[in-house]
Amino acid sequence: MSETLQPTATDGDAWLILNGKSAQLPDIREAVERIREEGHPLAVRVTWEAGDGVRLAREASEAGIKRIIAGGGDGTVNEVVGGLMQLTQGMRSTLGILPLGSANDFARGLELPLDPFEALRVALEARPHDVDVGSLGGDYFINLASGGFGAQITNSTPAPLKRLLGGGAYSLMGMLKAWNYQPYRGRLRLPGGERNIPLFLLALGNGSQAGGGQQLAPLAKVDDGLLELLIVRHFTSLREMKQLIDELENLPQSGEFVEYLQVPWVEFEGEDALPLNLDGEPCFHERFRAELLPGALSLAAPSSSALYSHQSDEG
Ligand SMILES: Nc1ncnc2c1ncn2[C@@H]1O[C@H](COP(=O)(O)OP(=O)(O)OP(=O)(O)O)[C@@H](O)[C@H]1O
Ligand SMILES: [Mg+2]
Repeated sequence: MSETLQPTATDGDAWLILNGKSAQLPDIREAVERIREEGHPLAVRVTWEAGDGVRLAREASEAGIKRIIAGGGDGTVNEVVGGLMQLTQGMRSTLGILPLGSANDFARGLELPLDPFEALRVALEARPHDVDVGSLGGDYFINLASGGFGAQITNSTPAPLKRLLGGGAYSLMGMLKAWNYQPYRGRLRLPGGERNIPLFLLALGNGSQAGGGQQLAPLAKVDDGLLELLIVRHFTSLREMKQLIDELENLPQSGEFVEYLQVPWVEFEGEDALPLNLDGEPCFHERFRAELLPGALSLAAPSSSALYSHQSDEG
């Protein structure tokens, strides 16, 4: 474990917490230099391994740094969110994002600029907007949590889930048979109901997309105080699978295989550990409660962001 350099007076009001994978990219150096020349005293800290983003974000937030920019993919954003959430509400720095991942699903959902300089400018200058944060079994997610089929697939793996949603039903059915795929059994509790169904997959969206552009929660808004809940029931034949894919296109509130709801919380009690994926990072839980923490974080994104509700306090 390395000691962190504590924030100093010269660190200014903003930190860029940069995934070490991207630390030496020339266009990132250039973007940071340009933004400093424009008068933003931006300090940079680089992560070495998993967990560094959490610790650095907590330390910077505790030290009163006003904006913390997560420079990386969804996993880095997730770590920074995790660090900020360790502070009490009101003490948390504003989150900005410099998208440098392979998928950048949250950044893309927010319609953030992908050009590093423009992204830094937005992160430093955009008006902060209160957004919700999801919690699941003691961890946090700001974009999307999924469970069941495909949850252990990260963006660096070719995704059978992509084929499912892309309509490659025949090959997927073959794959599932070859893998001796078993549904996930358990009990799902949600406000006003319970589901005892064999699960194929489950998605909980604060943001709208995961897995490199899969719209699992297309109606999601990050500031509406609700989680989008997509429940997909297990299927056993090609005919059923085709029906399921049909339903995934339309996301019925209560289809034969697909249910699409908006809920403040959901609980799961499984017979076995359910593979999960929180903002692109895999984990397992046998039982969990997931809930939305309304307005828990302040986010710097363009006021026109597609994930904002654009209701009364248009900014
Ligand atoms: N210096 C480093 N070198 C390699 N990996 C690192 C380093 N620092 C942190 N990590 C790891 O990188 C992971 C996060 O990667 P990140 O999500 O930012 O990129 P990505 O997976 O390419 O992007 P996306 O999730 O958008 O596809 C963390 O789980 C962390 O363990
Ligand atoms: Mg990642």
